[in-house]
Amino acid sequence: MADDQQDAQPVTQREPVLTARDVSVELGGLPVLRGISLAVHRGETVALLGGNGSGKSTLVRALLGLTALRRGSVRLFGTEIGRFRDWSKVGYVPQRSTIDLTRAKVNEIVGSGRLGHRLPFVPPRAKDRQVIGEALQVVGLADRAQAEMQQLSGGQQQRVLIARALAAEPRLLVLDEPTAGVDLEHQQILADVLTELLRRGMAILVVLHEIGPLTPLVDRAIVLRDGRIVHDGELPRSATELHDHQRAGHGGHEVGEISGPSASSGPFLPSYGTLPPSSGPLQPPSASSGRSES
Ligand SMILES: Nc1ncnc2c1ncn2[C@@H]1O[C@H](COP(=O)(O)OP(=O)(O)OP(=O)(O)O)[C@@H](O)[C@H]1O
Repeated sequence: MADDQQDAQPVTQREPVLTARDVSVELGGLPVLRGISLAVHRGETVALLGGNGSGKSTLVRALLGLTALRRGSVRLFGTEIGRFRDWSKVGYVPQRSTIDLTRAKVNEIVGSGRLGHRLPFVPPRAKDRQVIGEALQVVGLADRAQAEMQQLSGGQQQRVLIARALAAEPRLLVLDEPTAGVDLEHQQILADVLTELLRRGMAILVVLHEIGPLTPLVDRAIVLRDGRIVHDGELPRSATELHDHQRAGHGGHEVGEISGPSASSGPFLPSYGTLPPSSGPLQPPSASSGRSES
């Protein structure tokens, strides 16, 4: 993945890349999101947690302009979402079950992540091909570029979608359950890739069921219940604590307030100030290329 201008800047400017104020959504005439306010900042990872049906995927879709708002507003990179055009800054990895790309080839899918950088009807330039190749290497699928999606395992398909998002070189990456169906080894690889991208200043919003290897990346957790934020603060330390948040509805700060990056991330969450200096392009994980899982 090639550096761009933003990569040269230290991750000190914590400007919001995504803000939502009082967002409500109805689906099928029923309220699904109720008065959601949140912010995600540059260089920050926010985990979105909550039980089945609490509204996580709907919130992600609303934040990306894929679902109409009943009330409230969303801003991306300071621009109200209705006027936002710079979609190459945004990468989105949907829940795997929501897409059907069975006949598409791996390199075509990853290549579609470059569309925001390319001119229409012009073949991919060397830079595009390089970025696509690097993205596939990073997720350990360089040797499967010509395969059709239906020839891959569920976890491999998920990694193709992650590669597509990486190829777009976004500044905000939104992932909806990226670890579902991905084995522990490849969850760890994903964690390593995301760590490098965070160090370069990317912001990440990630829906998770289980935190697992992504735990050290998470600065802040937002917990949903019945379409409301019931916690916005430190990552719950256990399933029990998460359950308590969901039951009691207490927050890391007053719920509904626009949140900032947490000053302290708790004992097991390292500060980004401690990450090593840049080592250039993302390195593919050496031991794991091309392995299949799930
Ligand atoms: N198109 C739709 N029409 C009506 N209701 C919907 C629609 N899509 C989702 N819902 C409802 O909205 C609620 C929130 O769904 P959503 O998929 O956002 O939850 P989630 O937290 O992502 O769940 P999961 O963890 O199971 O993926 C659920 O009650 C769901 O049934």
